[in-house]
Amino acid sequence: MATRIRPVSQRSSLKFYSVCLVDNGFYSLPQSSKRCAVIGGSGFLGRHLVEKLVDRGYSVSVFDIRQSYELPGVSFHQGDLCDKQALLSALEDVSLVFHCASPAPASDDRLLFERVNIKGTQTVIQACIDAGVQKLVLTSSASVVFEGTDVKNGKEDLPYAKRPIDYYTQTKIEQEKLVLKACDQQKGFLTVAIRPHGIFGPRDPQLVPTLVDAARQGKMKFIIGDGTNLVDFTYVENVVHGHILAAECLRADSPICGKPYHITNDEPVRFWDFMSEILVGLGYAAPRFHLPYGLVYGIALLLWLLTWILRPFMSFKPTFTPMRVALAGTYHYYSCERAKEHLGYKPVVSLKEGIKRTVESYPQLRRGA
Ligand SMILES: NC(=O)C1=CN([C@@H]2O[C@H](COP(=O)(O)OP(=O)(O)OC[C@H]3O[C@@H](n4cnc5c(N)ncnc54)[C@H](O)[C@@H]3O)[C@@H](O)[C@H]2O)C=CC1
Ligand SMILES: CC(C)CCC[C@@H](C)[C@H]1CC[C@H]2C3=C(CC[C@]12C)[C@@]1(C)CCC(=O)C[C@@H]1CC3
Repeated sequence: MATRIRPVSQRSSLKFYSVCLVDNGFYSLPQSSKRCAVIGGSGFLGRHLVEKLVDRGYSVSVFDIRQSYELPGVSFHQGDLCDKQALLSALEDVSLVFHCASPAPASDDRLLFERVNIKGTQTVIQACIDAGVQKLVLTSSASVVFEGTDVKNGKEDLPYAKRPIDYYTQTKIEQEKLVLKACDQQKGFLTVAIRPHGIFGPRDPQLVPTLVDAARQGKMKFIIGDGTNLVDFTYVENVVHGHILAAECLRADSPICGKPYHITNDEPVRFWDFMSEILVGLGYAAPRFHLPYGLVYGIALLLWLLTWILRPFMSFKPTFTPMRVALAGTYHYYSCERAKEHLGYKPVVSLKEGIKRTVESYPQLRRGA
């Protein structure tokens, strides 16, 4: 392990310096600050984060509405993050909190998103302050600036979406605003938001399972649009790396306080090339025939309206929602230059390697399995 004084930002007029103990590309903290909590730690990203934190010598409290695994060095606290008393017992002696809980985007349940992502996040902030937590790292989303039209190399200074594409995105915007506004260097409560995009990797319950389900139903024959749109897909370990760097760089004198950071693989890829690689890797055919974007989006919108009207009578979940069609047919890739400059971030797993590990991790989803 080496001690290094590194400029956090050399390009800004003021130079910010932080003293970091650098070990394998990570920053190390004194043992006393190595107690943390992960809210949403039973989820896909949360569990990968917990595993890396344990590897890095942290003792971790997981707070989640469900417990999905057991791990030495990890204590589990089952509860709803809207319940402050339940949170307080998990935050005892904790100085650092990661908040990566959210209802799944596919649930499309406005009231649930508002309750958990907005009111629940207010409760998390208040519980952190009451428990004397010093640092809060939020998992936000790069989608907070996405309105369904092309975003190319989007930077963090893009305005929040005025017309977010769904309730999930709408409440992620409010959530991020709340957490960043709560940052108070004078009072010693420091916050930062990580905005990942298109997280994939082993145990993801969303991307690969949805894709394979669609392929098994014969719905993955078509490419929406001309198929040239570039997007970000980010391997889960890179997202974890970004979170830990942010937590360990977050100090009262650092420029990262109260700011959002894009964390990506820094390798934008054609949406349909990425989908095809996963499908072919699992033994399915790649989509080949093109359909006009406007037509598919229109049909998806009509279907969504229909399911909304019929909701009291029947439940039907279309594969091609307006949100998925927008994501499949537009450019949405983001710059992670600010994270490189301020956090010393660089992806630790390439897209190619990430796809390989992901495909290998789903033997049960292979064609014919
Ligand atoms: N998966 C993706 O591509 C992206 C995810 N994100 C964000 O990353 C975070 C983690 O997402 P994933 O791991 O993919 O989702 P996930 O659904 O696997 O994990 C979310 C966890 O939050 C927990 N949770 C939900 N409501 C709760 C409540 N009321 N109280 C306590 N725990 C609750 C769930 O039980 C689950 O374990 C979320 O904040 C999401 O918005 C951001 C960008 C992309
Ligand atoms: C049926 C196919 C057209 C699409 C199948 C794959 C999709 C399920 C995924 C492709 C892009 C993904 C994505 C997200 C969820 C899964 C996809 C729609 C997010 C919405 C997850 C939450 C976020 O914050 C943004 C993500 C953007 C990309």
